[in-house]
Amino acid sequence: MRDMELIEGHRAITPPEGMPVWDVDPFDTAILSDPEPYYAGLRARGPVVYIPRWSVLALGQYETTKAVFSDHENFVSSRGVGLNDFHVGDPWRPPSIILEVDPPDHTRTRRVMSRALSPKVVRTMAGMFAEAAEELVDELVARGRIEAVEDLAERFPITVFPRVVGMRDVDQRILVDYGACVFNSMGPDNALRRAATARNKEIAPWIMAACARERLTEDGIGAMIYADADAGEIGQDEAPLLVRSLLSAGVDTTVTGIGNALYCFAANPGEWDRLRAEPKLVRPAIEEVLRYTSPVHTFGRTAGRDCEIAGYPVEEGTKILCVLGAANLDPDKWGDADTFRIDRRPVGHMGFGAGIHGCVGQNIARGEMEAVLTALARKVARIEFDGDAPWRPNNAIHALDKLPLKLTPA
Ligand code: HEM
Ligand SMILES: O=C(O)c1ccc(-n2ccnc2)cc1
Repeated sequence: MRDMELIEGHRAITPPEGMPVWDVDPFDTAILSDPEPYYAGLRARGPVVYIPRWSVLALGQYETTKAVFSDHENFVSSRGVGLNDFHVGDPWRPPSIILEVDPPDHTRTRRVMSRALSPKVVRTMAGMFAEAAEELVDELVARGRIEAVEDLAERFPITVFPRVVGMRDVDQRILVDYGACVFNSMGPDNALRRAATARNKEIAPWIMAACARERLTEDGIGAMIYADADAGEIGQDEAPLLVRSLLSAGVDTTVTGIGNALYCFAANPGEWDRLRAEPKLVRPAIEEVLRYTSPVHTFGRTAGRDCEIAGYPVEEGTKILCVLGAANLDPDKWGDADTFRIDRRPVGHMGFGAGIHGCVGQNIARGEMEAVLTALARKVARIEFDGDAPWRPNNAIHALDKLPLKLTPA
């Protein structure tokens, strides 16, 4: 066995001959708060770049990122989607039985989750989403000046998602904070991850308890997962872990999607006017928000065997950062990539990933964002910044920390 120099819970590698090397820290808070120069630098250096700071490969060009994200045979999820290699070090929590597994295990849990989150099931939520959005937007328009992260982006998902899951009693703050743990834990052991993991020690027991069958109502998607366990689709012990995945994934992601949408429209008032004039553009507008801001900005893979990327040999155990944020702004793919245009229809964007692990919650995410944007487009003539809107550094999520807005009623 080669001598195992470890870095961040995975084996350090020697970069392949001729591969560009860039001494940058992708998880530096300044970069996480303003990632676009890093994205451009990554794309400019080539399809694959070696980053010595964490001894990882990083992909920023669209074609290579999509290719690796779609190739689950060479680039596996079961060794972790962060920097830790589960073959080398212990995961921080029992691994996800959907996100952090490969076929055949993945196939069963994915089938159960897909059924619970199917377009048919999500369509039954549309009325509740619309009603909740209408009520919240009316309240906020009346107020006129809001802090849109707390007042809207966080409030809407923590109002509707626990109902979707069928959670009886919910500590809403914990749901948002748990998501921050999950996503910060996908990065290196930096201050962000340490702060998140410290919180996690108190949060995890509450989250696991909240996933128990008796804590769920009969009419939510949590109960659907337990029903599939009764039917033998998954083990009875797997059902609470799948519900945990819902709680890990279902809040911070949509909080970020909604917040980023409001940011995009405040920064591009002409696009807001366009959406108000043509409400049917709401669905393409959502895809453009996801392309333009990449709420989930980086996800990892591990080379499951000796293979290659863009002609370079890649040794088994190599960690690879798939930088979705960079791929979604690649001018070779999108042309005027830095322009936010709601009629672009960015088919193939990497906002929801690609391949067998592509986002299984995308229908719910779209449904929530559509409800909020539709209610706002009817009731708000103008969305304007009303102070600084700083981004909140997070190892995997690109979200705003604050978003003070002035809403002018229609
Ligand atoms: C704007 C909102 C969202 C974004 C941008 C997003 C993005 C993503 C991405 C990029 C992946 C691929 C991860 C990988 O390949 O390793 C993914 C997977 C996943 N998403 Fe989302 N997501 C969002 C919302 C949601 C919601 C609301 C749920 C649940 C209700 C959810 C559940 C999942 C699950 C369970 C997976 C793992 C699927 C698998 O491994 O087969 N996501 N998502
Ligand atoms: O199983 C988990 O813990 C888990 C599953 C999925 C996500 N996710 C990421 C983006 N959309 C969802 C996060 C955590």
